[in-house]
Amino acid sequence: MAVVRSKICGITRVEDALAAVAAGADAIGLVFYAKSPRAVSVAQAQQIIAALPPFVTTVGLFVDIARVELQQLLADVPLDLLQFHGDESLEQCEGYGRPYIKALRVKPGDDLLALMAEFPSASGILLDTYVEGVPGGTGLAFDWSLVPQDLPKPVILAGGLTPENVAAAIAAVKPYAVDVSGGVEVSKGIKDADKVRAFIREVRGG
Ligand SMILES: O=C(O)c1ccccc1N[C@@H]1O[C@H](COP(=O)(O)O)[C@@H](O)[C@H]1O
Repeated sequence: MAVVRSKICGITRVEDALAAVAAGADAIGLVFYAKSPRAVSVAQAQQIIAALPPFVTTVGLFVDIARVELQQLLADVPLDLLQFHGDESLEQCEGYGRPYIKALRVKPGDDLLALMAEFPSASGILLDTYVEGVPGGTGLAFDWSLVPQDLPKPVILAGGLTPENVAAAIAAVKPYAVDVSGGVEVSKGIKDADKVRAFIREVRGG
């Protein structure tokens, strides 16, 4: 059985980052989107990243952020990977010379192969649920049968994942990694260490 990696997104506290890593998370996500209840400041992000042990990928999540703002942020915060979760173009995603993943919000009728092909330089494609007017972090799952098998890039499956449904999601999509935020929280931005452990246990086969 292939190893499936886990990213715990929307971390706002050092203790939640450390609990996620202790549970076996491969990556943590920091949300730099002011409208999100999980948004972190530069100082918060610096503090969280400074507390991490080696070999944990730090992912910054952005939604149509202004170029100057992201350039400044990258100078201040040591992020390993950029996650573009808005309507960014290929040129915008490539414009920082950093590895990135592009989020696509899935809805019935989408040609995911064609949409993925628009981002040939992405390290991976994150699939989240389409909800009109909301860029992500909705806590809602999409119909996993909409994802074609054998996609040409690593797929990071997101959207409404929980300890209860993640095993079924992995069986259906066979993603490279899974990404969760609301499904392992006690409240928005505050992670539940028991749920994080249960989630990663399920990702690893129970
Ligand atoms: O978490 C947020 O607040 C957020 C805001 C704007 C765009 C994306 C956001 N989060 C990402 O959405 C997916 C799905 O979240 P959930 O598990 O359904 O709560 C999550 O993996 C984050 O990467």
